[in-house]
This record gives sequence, structure tokens and C-alpha cells, in this order.
Amino acid sequence: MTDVLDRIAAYKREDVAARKAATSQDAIETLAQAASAPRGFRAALDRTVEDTGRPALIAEIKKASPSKGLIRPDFDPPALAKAYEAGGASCLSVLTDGPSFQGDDAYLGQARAATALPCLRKDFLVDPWQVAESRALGADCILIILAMIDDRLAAELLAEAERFGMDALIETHDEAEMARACALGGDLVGINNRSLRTFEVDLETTERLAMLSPVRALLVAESGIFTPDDVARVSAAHAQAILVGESLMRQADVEEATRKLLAA
Ligand SMILES: O=C(O)c1ccccc1NCC(=O)[C@H](O)[C@H](O)COP(=O)(O)O
Repeated sequence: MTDVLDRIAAYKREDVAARKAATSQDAIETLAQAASAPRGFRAALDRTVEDTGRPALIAEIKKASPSKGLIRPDFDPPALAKAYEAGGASCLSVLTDGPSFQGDDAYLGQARAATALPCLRKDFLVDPWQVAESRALGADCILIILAMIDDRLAAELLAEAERFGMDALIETHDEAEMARACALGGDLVGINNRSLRTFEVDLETTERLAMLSPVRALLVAESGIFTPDDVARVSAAHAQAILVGESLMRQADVEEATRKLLAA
């Protein structure tokens, strides 16, 4: 039976085929090389952890999602990016997928230009061509969702990210994916508390998988984080960073909400 992730993978493959037909590998490489230099994404997370002793925040710019529908009708990526930065975020995550998240490629550059923060392109990568495209759009980090791709493609995406001087967040959701992340050898590993197939969210996922993560990797707890108690809970499980979207996107004063979340 197909689920949301299968549907996203199917339309991404079609979309990427059309994009590749319009822009060759050589052309996208040229655009990627011309983009402004990558801002160290993992380095920014490391700095926050060292300087503050609390988990670093990757704050997500997300208008809508398959599980929640429209989250933030009043959606202004540069203003949101500035509010997150002022509230204490270390990095941004910007949804660029249109069909499921009402994202747009342009939001990435707009958010990045409005702040000094490193930016993750939050999208669904099914082809190495998209890594060069992400860099051309200004991304400092890409997302590798292990639930969606095999190890060979994951390794190719990781190698491409390294070639362009970008970081890569390797996302896991269960023990088997964490074992695959360990074998891949990345240094930034996410545990998504949300199943991208059933949408069930449980912070216990971080507690269960954290101890299995690669020793040298910085660990990011993703999804379902709403309160300072949630931050304390995943921090106690040894997450050094958190990725938060919905709970902050629903607030009228995003800067103040960000500050309060991090005051745990
Ligand atoms: O959020 C969804 O509904 C979703 C559905 C299918 C694939 C991915 C999805 N979300 C991506 C994410 O992992 C979250 O946007 C991110 O971790 C932030 O989560 P939250 O704080 O719960 O908004």
C-alpha cells in the first residue's frame, strides 16, 4: 500500500527528471560553484552547545505539512528567519517542497539572505543532481532521509554534499535506519520522532535510538517538540540539537516563543 512518503518520492522523481532535462549537470554545477560559500551548519550547532551547554536549535520555516495541513497562513520567510535568529536559533531549516508543504525554492535564499544563520534545505532528495541544485539555491546543509532511499544513493548524496563543502543531516526513525546511519559514517544524525509513513509522533523514539547513534555524530532530535520540558527530555537523552517547526510556526510572536522554548 502506498503512503505519503511513497507518494512524495514518486512526484519528486518526476519533478527531478523535468528539472534535469531543463538544467544539465554541468549547468547546475556552474550555478552551485557560483553560490555564496557554505556557512558551517554543524559548526554552528557545535558552537552553541559549547558556549551555552544547552541543545542548539534548528528552527524550521514551514507553512504547511501533510500531517497538519496549513500551519501558518501569515507566512513571510525573511521575517520568520529574523525572528528565529533574534530568539536564539543556531540554524534554519527551510521547506522548499511545494506540493506537500507549500514551500518554494525561493524561500531558502530569502531566509538565508535575511540572517547570518546556516540553512538546511528541507526537501526530499532522490537524485544526486539535487545536491548541486541545493547548493545553487544557497543551502548549507542537505537532508538525507533514510526511510526514502537505499544505502547506495545515501552514500552518493553524502559524497556530493562533501564535494560542495556542505553538511548533511542523516535522518533516522528506527533501529535499522540508525544502524545504516552508523555504517554511512556521517557526522550529523537526526532522529525523527515522527513516522513519515503513519505521522505518529513519540519523543520516546529519541530516547530509544540516541544510545545507538554514531559516537562522533552530533545528534539532532526532530519533530514533536513543543515545550521546554520536551527540550529537557530529549536533551536528557543526549540530543545536542533540536529541530522544531510547528510549535514555533503557530506562535504570533515567533522571537519570544523561540526564546521561551530555549529557556529550559
Ligand atoms: O510534518 C509532516 O507532516 C511530514 C510528513 C511527511 C514527511 C515529512 C514531514 N515532516 C518533516 C519533518 O520532519 C518536520 O517538518 C520537522 O522535523 C519539524 O517537525 P515539527 O516540529 O513537528 O513541525
